[in-house]
Amino acid sequence: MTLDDLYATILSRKNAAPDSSWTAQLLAKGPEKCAEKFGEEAVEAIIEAVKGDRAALTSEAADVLYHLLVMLAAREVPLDDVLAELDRRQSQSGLAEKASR
Ligand SMILES: N=c1c2ncn([C@@H]3O[C@H](COP(=O)(O)OP(=O)(O)OP(=O)(O)O)[C@@H](O)[C@H]3O)c2ncn1[C@@H]1O[C@H](COP(=O)(O)O)[C@@H](O)[C@H]1O
Repeated sequence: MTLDDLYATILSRKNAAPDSSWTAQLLAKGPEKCAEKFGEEAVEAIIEAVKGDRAALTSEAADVLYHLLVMLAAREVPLDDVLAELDRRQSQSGLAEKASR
């Protein structure tokens, strides 16, 4: 399973009947609800990270990634755009590294 695959599945749920899947149901509630769910899952992951429960953090991190992708899909932000932004930052940090040598 890659994030690309999961994002494609989530996008396919945008036009599905809300009662056909959890994702379709969440997307049908709108971008604000998707953002709220992402926030809840992020807080749950923070709590497990602070507690140091690695198994629980792993599970919550999966929830965070899933709900991040749902939130992006709800606002029609392509995952590729986010990855491109990370690439841009990586190449910038490479330049900064070279400049400081
Ligand atoms: N990765 C996930 C995934 N992670 C979390 N969740 C769901 O997100 C929900 C969040 O958990 P909560 O405890 O907050 O749920 P809840 O308490 O029932 O919800 P609320 O009452 O708070 O609204 C759970 O019902 C989980 O099933 C996910 N639902 C689907 N996927 C994947 O998304 C794809 C599409 O799934 P379907 O929508 O089921 O077709 C598939 O690849 C799935 O594996």
